[in-house]
Amino acid sequence: AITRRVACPDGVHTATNAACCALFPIVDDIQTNLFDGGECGEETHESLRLTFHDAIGFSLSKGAAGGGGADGSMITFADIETNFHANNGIDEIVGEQAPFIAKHNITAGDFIQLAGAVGLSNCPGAPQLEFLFGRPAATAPAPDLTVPEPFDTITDILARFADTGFSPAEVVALLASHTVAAADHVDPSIPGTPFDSTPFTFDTQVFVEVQLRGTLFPGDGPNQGEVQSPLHGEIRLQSDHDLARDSRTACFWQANVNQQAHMASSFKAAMAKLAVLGQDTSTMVDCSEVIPVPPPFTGTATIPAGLSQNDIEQACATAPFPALQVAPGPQTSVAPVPPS
Ligand code: HEM
Ligand SMILES: [Ca+2]
Ligand SMILES: [Mn+2]
Repeated sequence: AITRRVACPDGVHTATNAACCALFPIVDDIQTNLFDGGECGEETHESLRLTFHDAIGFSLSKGAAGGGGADGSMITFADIETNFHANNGIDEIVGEQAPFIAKHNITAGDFIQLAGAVGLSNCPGAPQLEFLFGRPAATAPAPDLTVPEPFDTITDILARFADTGFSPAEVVALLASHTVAAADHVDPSIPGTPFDSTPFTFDTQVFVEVQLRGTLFPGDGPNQGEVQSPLHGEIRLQSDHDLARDSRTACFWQANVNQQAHMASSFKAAMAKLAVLGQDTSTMVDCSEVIPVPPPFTGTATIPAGLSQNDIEQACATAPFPALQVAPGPQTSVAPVPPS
């Protein structure tokens, strides 16, 4: 089918819906001035985390009292929500994004999801996320305790997600986010410590490395929500560890290993749901075309150098863990993600 495109007033872009034209200058601005020229670095990681912490302020069982979902309340009511324990550190990216919202004609809810999708496009291997445009301004803060903590039980985590409409398979799909991620506050003595050995690449390494036997704490652990990791310089969340081993989620976890296309497409679908939680999509415009196409990832998953397939703690009862090559070289040690 031929889609009619309209010329944008900037004389440069065309769009399938004229409403999307307003987004191109915002995308250019944040690529240059928020994401340091298009990096999959700290601000990209923090912006992706923020899409989740804003959106998950939602509840099917509690209605409006459970929060407005992906409505920008994390920024509009930052004085309240950034103080919640699970949002520790989110104030940094809230502070960095706020001036862009003030400068451009866009709501905080739209901006948070736009920035998350644009930032992720800088990570090789990532899917091009959907972006629907048209969230109204938030009217109230989300209540406390909507954001899962790394020390929560899998039963509690799955229940919290179920109350926002996500299945266990979708929860695991969303955790692909932790392939481009680091922790600043789980062990404050080692800020920027990644969850996998490739925090600038949206690959399947996190699903491999969380399945390895934990042998060390990278800093002064154990800290609350932290369990042992397999690599120097890498930190492991108790929640990721348990999701990889619990019978309700282990096979979904393992199914991502070295399955780049499956990981990317299931993450994209789950993110499309997350990004519009609590929103009326019938009044929104599909502006996915403004999201840049991410560079591909063409490598394969590996067992980190110095370890072997025997270090995998197989947990899925119905399928063997995929046989992977061991990366060559000396024992892997992971460098921190530099602060911006
Ligand atoms: C069971 C659910 C989850 C738990 C318990 C959890 C917990 C955490 C924790 C404790 C951190 C470290 C924060 C810090 O110390 O700086 C973190 C980082 C991160 N999380 Fe999650 N998370 C969950 C799900 C998600 C989801 C669904 C997304 C996005 C779709 C996400 C995206 C991220 C990202 C990108 C970071 C890295 C931020 C950075 O590098 O600065 N997380 N998460
Ligand atoms: Ca990675
Ligand atoms: Mn960080």
